Amino acid sequence: MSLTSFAPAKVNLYLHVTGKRSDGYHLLDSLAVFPAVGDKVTVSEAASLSLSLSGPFGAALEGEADNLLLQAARSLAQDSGAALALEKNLPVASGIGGGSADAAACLRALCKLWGVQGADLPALALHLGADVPVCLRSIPARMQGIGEVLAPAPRLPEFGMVLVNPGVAVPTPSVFKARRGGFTPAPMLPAIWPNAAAMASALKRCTNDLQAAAITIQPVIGEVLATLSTLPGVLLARMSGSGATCFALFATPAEAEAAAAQIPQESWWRWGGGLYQPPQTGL
Ligand SMILES: C[C@@](CO)(OP(=O)(O)O)[C@H](O)COP(=O)(O)OP(=O)(O)OC[C@H]1O[C@@H](n2ccc(N)nc2=O)[C@H](O)[C@@H]1O
Ligand SMILES: Nc1ncnc2c1ncn2[C@@H]1O[C@H](COP(=O)(O)OP(=O)(O)O)[C@@H](O)[C@H]1O
Repeated sequence: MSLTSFAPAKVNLYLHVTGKRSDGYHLLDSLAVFPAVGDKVTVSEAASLSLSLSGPFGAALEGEADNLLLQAARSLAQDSGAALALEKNLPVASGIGGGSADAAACLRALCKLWGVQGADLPALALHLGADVPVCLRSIPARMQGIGEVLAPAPRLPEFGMVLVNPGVAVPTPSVFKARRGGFTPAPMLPAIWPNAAAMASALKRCTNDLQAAAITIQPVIGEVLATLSTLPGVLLARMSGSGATCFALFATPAEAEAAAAQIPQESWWRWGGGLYQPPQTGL
């Protein structure tokens, strides 16, 4: 038997650093959404654990000593076998949680393949990375703590999103280290945003507190943001997570798709569309 689970990218519509824990981890407040672009994780019955890589960014993970997929499989069942296959469509170390999404998709698929019941998936997920718990369900959510405190997002209107990555990897720890300034309080969010313009104007009052630090490490992020800001119909342009991927919001997925095609820089990875709708199957 083989099962495939989609691992959508995670985009932080805002990201406030609200404090710091005694172990050095930063406390965050963020609204995470999941666009309909991502990796694909396929798990098949096998006697031992193995991983194969494909897709445009598969080669970037060839040298990875312990891929998050293997870590996820071992955390679920130490000695069970499975052939894992990862189609890597998302740029690596890019602030859109590709590795976290892969780990979460792997947990979902292996639970079904192995018939695992009663596992504490949120705890296993958090152990794999601060972003993995929110990726388990891959639906819009507010993240607090370091990512383990999840609450429903406001009801979101229809909107579109463009993602652009300039092809530079930005390691998350370096960005947190380079960050200057104090802490930003968590914003008050409404229960519902009636339309994309209202959502964007509320999000403009929020920030990504890692953006300035990421730009000092990779100044090209500033160029990406400037390019996104000039696209016709753009409502908001901002960096996601610890970068370098940036996003722009539009009134509809079709507008975003058309805007993505207009990005002049051919060497940048780009995508435009709407949000991901998880399947009823739980995969
Ligand atoms: C910044 C965020 C926002 O969603 O996204 P990405 O940029 O990774 O997509 C996440 O919090 C990233 O979570 P995750 O990618 O799981 O981070 P980890 O690998 O667990 O952490 C890498 C390192 O970053 C620092 N770190 C990470 C998260 C956090 N809340 N505080 C931190 O100080 C720590 O030094 C940690 O050792
Ligand atoms: N399946 C995976 N996909 C991406 N990165 C992985 C994976 N497994 C391990 N990693 C490691 O995790 C690091 C962070 O990757 P990623 O999740 O893409 O970053 P981000 O959360 O910033 O988007 C990578 O630099 C890589 O070393």
